[in-house]
Amino acid sequence: MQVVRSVGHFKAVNCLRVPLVERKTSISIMGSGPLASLEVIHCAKLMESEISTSARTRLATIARHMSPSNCCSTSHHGGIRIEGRVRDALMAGKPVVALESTIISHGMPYPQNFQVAKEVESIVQQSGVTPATIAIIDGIPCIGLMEHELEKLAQLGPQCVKTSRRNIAYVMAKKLTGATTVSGTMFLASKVGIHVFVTGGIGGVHRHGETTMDVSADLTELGRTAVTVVCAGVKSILDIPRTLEYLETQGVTVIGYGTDEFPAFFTPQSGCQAPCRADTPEECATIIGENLKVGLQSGILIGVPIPSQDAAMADAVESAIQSSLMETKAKHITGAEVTPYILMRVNELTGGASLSANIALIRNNALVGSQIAVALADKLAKSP
Ligand SMILES: O=c1[nH]cc([C@@H]2O[C@H](COP(=O)(O)O)[C@@H](O)[C@H]2O)c(=O)[nH]1
Repeated sequence: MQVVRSVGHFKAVNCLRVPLVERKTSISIMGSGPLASLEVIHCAKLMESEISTSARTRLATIARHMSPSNCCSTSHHGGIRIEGRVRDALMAGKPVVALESTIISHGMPYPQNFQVAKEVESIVQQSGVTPATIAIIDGIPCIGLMEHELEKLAQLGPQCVKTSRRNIAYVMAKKLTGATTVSGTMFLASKVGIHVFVTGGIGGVHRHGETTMDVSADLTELGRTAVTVVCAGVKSILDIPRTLEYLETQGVTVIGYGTDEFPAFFTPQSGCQAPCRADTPEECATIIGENLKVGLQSGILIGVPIPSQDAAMADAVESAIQSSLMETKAKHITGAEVTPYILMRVNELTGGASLSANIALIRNNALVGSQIAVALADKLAKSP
């Protein structure tokens, strides 16, 4: 088993004693904090009785991603880069929330996207949680971004490659800059042991999906990756009943947060029942904890309704959605282009009201997701 121990000021996780150092490899970590330099230390054996199960899992996950074959400090050898403060938090079992980057590049215009990205990180931070915005920068998957990288994504906008699971390897190989979707972000978050991920909305089954087979990779990712996605549900541009059916097929636990109804992004109501309900962060954390404990290896979707004061423009937004849906048909816009096009048009048609609602619900999700991450970290720390 491998253990990560720092040089410098880093506190040993759970005060583990590391008995035997076989070989070391120096790697660099972005930033200049106490973790700016670490050693990956390969140990013969840990004192098993001193380590809780959750600490052991954490160490194994992080160590795996810091091993010489999987991690590097430059952009030339592949591997995942974890920002120092994110790594500190993960190592110490403190709460971390993953944030996606397609929402920045394709979901909102510049400069609001940059402002919102920073604001969401700061909401998470103020809740005592470490934010980890995920993207692929010049071919390197990054868990946690520097401010100038957030700005780069925001400025590039749709020029970034919209990166879901299917093109992660391609974007890495071509050393491109990719904004990760829900599926891409979930995959990378799971690789480093982040359990909670906050976003605005997820993709789903598109209308007429039964003939076009246009089903977002977000849904299959939820079926195969044990990360909890906190969102405001699914937009009505999609086929919500079929999206929920598909999530059931994929074995995804779908929860309405404080509601019996699955939310529809701009509106709290979709007319569809949420299969499960949880009313507090602690309840959500218990479900996530059981999901991890029993090893289901599938995700959880928590639908948080948009706050009622921000749903005021719901009717105007709904009718704008309908018109832009007709436009996509007339202009033969299909596949991955559909969602960004509709988001842009709905914003234009509502004179910016949809963007305000979008921003408001993301803020709210960041708050709820952070509370869930705190409750989960607490639970995992106490688990035997
Ligand atoms: O309300 C939204 N839904 C979806 C997206 C983005 O679009 C992706 C889904 O795209 P597609 O339908 O092409 O799978 C999501 O993962 C997310 O990144 C978004 O920004 N806002």
